[in-house]
Amino acid sequence: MERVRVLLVAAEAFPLVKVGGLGDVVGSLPKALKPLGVEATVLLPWHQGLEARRVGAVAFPFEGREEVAALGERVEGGVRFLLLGLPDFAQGRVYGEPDDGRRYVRFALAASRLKGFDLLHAHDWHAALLPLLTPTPVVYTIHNLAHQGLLSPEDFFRWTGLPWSFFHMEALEFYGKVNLMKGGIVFARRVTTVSPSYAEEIQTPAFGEGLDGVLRRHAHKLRGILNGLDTEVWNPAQDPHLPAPYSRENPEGKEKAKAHLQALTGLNPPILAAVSRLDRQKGLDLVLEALPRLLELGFSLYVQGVGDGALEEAFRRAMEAHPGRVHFHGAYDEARARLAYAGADAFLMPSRFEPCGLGQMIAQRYGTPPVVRAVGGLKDTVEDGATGVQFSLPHPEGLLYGVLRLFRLGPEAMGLRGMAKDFSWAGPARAYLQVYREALG
Ligand SMILES: Nc1ncnc2c1ncn2[C@@H]1O[C@H](COP(=O)(O)OP(=O)(O)O[C@H]2O[C@H](CO)[C@@H](O)[C@H](O)[C@H]2O)[C@@H](O)[C@H]1O
Repeated sequence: MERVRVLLVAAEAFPLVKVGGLGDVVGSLPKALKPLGVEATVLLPWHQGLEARRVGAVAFPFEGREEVAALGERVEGGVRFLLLGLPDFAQGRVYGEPDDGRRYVRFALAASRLKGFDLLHAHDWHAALLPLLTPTPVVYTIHNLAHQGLLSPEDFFRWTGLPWSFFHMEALEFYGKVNLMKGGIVFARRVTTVSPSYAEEIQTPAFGEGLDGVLRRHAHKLRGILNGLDTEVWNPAQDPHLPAPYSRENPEGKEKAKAHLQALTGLNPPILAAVSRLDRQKGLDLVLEALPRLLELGFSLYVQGVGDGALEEAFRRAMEAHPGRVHFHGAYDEARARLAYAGADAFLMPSRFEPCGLGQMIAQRYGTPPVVRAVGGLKDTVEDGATGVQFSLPHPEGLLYGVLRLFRLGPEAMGLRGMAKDFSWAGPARAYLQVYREALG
C-alpha cells in the first residue's frame, strides 16, 4: 500500500496542549503509525500561548461570509502539528468556555478546508462535524460519550449553512438539539472507541448516554481499539521527574520515589493515590465516602486533580482535617503526577464509566498496582488478582473491598507483574491501520 496521509483533528495533543487522556492519545498515535507507512499530521486549534511558525492561511465559510484562519506549523518529537489560528482560541481554556459550541464548529469548518490528506481521523465532539463537511473519508473516534456537543439548531444551521434536511432523527437531531457526536457516528465511514469493552457497553442504555440506539444501528462500522501508551514518555527507567530510575529488573529506585513522595506530602505509607480530572465519571466521590474507613484501616490518601469545584473543596477540607494522612494537590502538574504514579503503594480508579483510561496503565508501568472499577477499558487492561484488582459495586464498599483485597494479595508482587505488561502502541496502531484501510475502501 502507498503511504497514507492522515490528518488527526482534535482539541488537544501532548506535548503542545493536554487536559487529559485525549491529549496523550492524539499526541502519541502518530509516532506509532509512522513505521506502518502512515504519515500522520495533527491539527489543533491554535490555543493561546502556543508557539508555532506561521505557514499560511485557510479560508472557510461561516454565517454565509468567508473568513480566514492563520495556519501554524510545529514539529515535536518527529510529529508534525498544524495549528488553526482562530480568534476564538486566543483566550480562554481548552474546554469549558460558554462559546465552546461555536468555536469548535468554526474549528471544524476551517479544518475541513485543509488539502493534501487521504483520510481524516476526527476525535470527540470537537471534530465530529467533519464527515458532513468534506468528501475525504473520515474515521471518527469516541474518547468520551459523555460530552456530545449539543447546540441550538437555529445557531448551528445559520453558522454552517448546512441544509435543515440534516435535522432529523437519523442524522443530527437529538431531543430538539443538534448533536455533533451523533453526526460523527452517523456520517463517518468508520467509528472507533478506545477499548473493546466500552465499544460493547455504549450500545446499552446504561452506558449509551442516549446514543445507544444510534450506536446499535451503526454497530457494523464500530470498532473498539485499546489505547496505547507512549512507552518513551512513560518509562520509569528514563523519567527525569523521578529521584532515581528503576525498572522491573532493577526496581530499587522505586523506594526512592516512595520516600520522596512521603517527604513532599508528609503522608505515612501505605499511600493510595489518584491522579485524575475531577469529574463525576471518575468516581472520586466514592473515595471521599470511603475515606473514614480507609484512614481507620491505616491508609493515607494522595489526590491530584482539577475540575469539579465541589470535589476540589471537599478534598481540600479532608486534607485540613487529616494532616499527614490526606494530601490534595489541586493542580495540573506533570512532574508531580509522575512522582505519584511511581511513589504510591496503590493507584485508585473507581470510575463510573471509563472508555479506556490511561492512569491505570501508567500506574502498572510504574509498578504501582491499580484498584479499578470493572468497567470499560479498566476491565480490559487490569488483570484482576494478578496486576491489580477490579471491583464491581459503584459504592464505597466496593472500593474498600478492592483495596483490602489488593493488600491481602500483595501489592509488591502485583506491581512487578504489571511492569511486565505490554501497553505499547504497536498492536493498537496496526488495528487503526486496518480501520483506515476499511475507510479508504
Ligand atoms: N492534575 C493532573 N496533573 C497531571 N496530569 C493529569 C492530571 N489529571 C489528569 N492527568 C493526566 O491525564 C491523563 C488522564 O487520562 P485518562 O485516559 O485516564 O482519562 P481522561 O478521562 O482524561 O480521558 C478520556 O480519553 C482517554 C483517551 O482516549 C480515555 O482513555 C479515557 O477513558 C477518557 O475518559 C493521564 O495522563 C493523567 O496522568
